[in-house]
Amino acid sequence: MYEKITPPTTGSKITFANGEPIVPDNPIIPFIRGDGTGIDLWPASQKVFDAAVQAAYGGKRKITWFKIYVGDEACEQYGTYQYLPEDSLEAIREFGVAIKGPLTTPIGGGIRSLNVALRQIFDLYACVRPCKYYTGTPSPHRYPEKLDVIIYRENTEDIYLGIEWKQGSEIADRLIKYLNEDLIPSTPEHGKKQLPLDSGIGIKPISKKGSQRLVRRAIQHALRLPKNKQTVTLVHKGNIMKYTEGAFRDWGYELATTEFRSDCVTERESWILSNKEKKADISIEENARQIDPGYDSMPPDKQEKICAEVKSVLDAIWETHGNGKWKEKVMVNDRIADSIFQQIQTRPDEYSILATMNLNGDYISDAAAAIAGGLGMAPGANIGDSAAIFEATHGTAPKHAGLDRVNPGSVILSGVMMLEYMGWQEAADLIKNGLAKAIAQREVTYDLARLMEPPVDPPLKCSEFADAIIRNF
Ligand SMILES: NC(=O)C1=CN([C@@H]2O[C@H](COP(=O)(O)OP(=O)(O)OC[C@H]3O[C@@H](n4cnc5c(N)ncnc54)[C@H](OP(=O)(O)O)[C@@H]3O)[C@@H](O)[C@H]2O)C=CC1
Ligand SMILES: O=C(O)CCC(=O)C(=O)O
Ligand SMILES: [Mg+2]
Repeated sequence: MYEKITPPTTGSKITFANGEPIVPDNPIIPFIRGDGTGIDLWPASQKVFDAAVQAAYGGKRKITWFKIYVGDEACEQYGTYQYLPEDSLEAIREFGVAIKGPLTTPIGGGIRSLNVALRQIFDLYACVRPCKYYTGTPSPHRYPEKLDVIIYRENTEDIYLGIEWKQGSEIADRLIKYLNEDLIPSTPEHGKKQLPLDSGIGIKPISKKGSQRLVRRAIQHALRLPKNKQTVTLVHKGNIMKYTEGAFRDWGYELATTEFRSDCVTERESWILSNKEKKADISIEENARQIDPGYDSMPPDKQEKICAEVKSVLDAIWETHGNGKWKEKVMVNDRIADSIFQQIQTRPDEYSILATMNLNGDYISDAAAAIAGGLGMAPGANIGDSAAIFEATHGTAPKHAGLDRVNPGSVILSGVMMLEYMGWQEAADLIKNGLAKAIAQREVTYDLARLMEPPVDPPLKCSEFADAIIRNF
């Protein structure tokens, strides 16, 4: 029962089975216009989606849009502080797939992120952010075309969950006292560490279930990619945060080598197998020495552990993965988070899917977007097992709001992801084609125009770029 909105009377619901959408030819799709530049981005984007669906299916398929309210618009409709009305949640619950513009989150005190709240409420645990270069897009990078990565960001956990206490609050003080006087002293590995008494405290939960369901989707995606892109890199800072980020890595490998055993090889396994391929009678110890260069200076118990690892890998998968068969499998490796920021710049073509936790994924998706043409070209999807919400990587860019100026490419490409998710590939392809051709003809908005050589002046408006895409279908 809705209070202030009424669902369209024509159109049908998208339903879900086994985590995948079942899409009728006339789905009803709720949309949130968004704050700030949402006012410019949404109308331009909707025009492109409708034109593409019409051009691809000639009326056989059609999206019926259902306007719902979140953020500033919701407060106008529902009253002060009614940022996330129950009506809007009910619409997403009922219709399953939605698309949104950006929503403002004040820094420090005040409301918590509506974007994060939507991901948590609908358990949209996989934030998928592809960063791919369109020819002609200006980039600060010399070889941006080498970057073609898809970030799989865990979307419901981590410090991003927002469970934290303000410095000086009663709970923060109690928690610090409990940690300093009880928990830390009874954990020998923490030695004499103590938390400063004037700290704010945030909690960083990383669960096995949360990590593995994210990595599962990442591996399933890798299996749909061309062979040369079948790599999943677990990105973590596990050297420092062993029981959270380190555990994410371990649980990722565990999933790859159990549930996806026949489809995956880990990087370390590939070294062990290829050592034996190069020298059929290589001893276990020699193989161990080659995979761990520090082997000879290790204590005996560590050496034994590595030898046991080599033996167990050969016993378990030599038959199925040896003699080069591992080269046909999804390669699962891991990289430390800070190093991946430089790796995507120095060796971008070595990476394909980057699976990581919430905060790392937030940072890395903006950084990768910069290489591929900036935030104006960076789409995203938040996927769960019974709902999905599509949204750009960027925020509300308030200084540009209402000027019909920003690049709608990000929201339009988020819609392309939505159409692909729905199985409407023909409409998605028309849009990608139109966008690529418009950019190649230097028909671009300010963000790309200012970086082009020579600069494009005047740039297209947001609405004009949408028209250029449609013209170029
Ligand atoms: N999912 C969401 O809804 C998100 C919401 N936010 C929220 O958005 C608000 C503003 O955040 P802010 O830090 O300014 O980050 P934004 O991502 O909103 O904007 C930062 C800069 O990115 C560029 N940019 C963003 N969108 C576009 C576009 N469509 N076309 C071209 N360039 C673009 C602009 O750069 P320039 O001016 O240099 O051209 C802009 O100033 C905050 O409240 C934040 O919490 C942030 C991220 C995601
Ligand atoms: O919700 C917000 O305000 C910021 C979220 C964000 O930056 C992101 O999800 O990439
Ligand atoms: Mg972000």
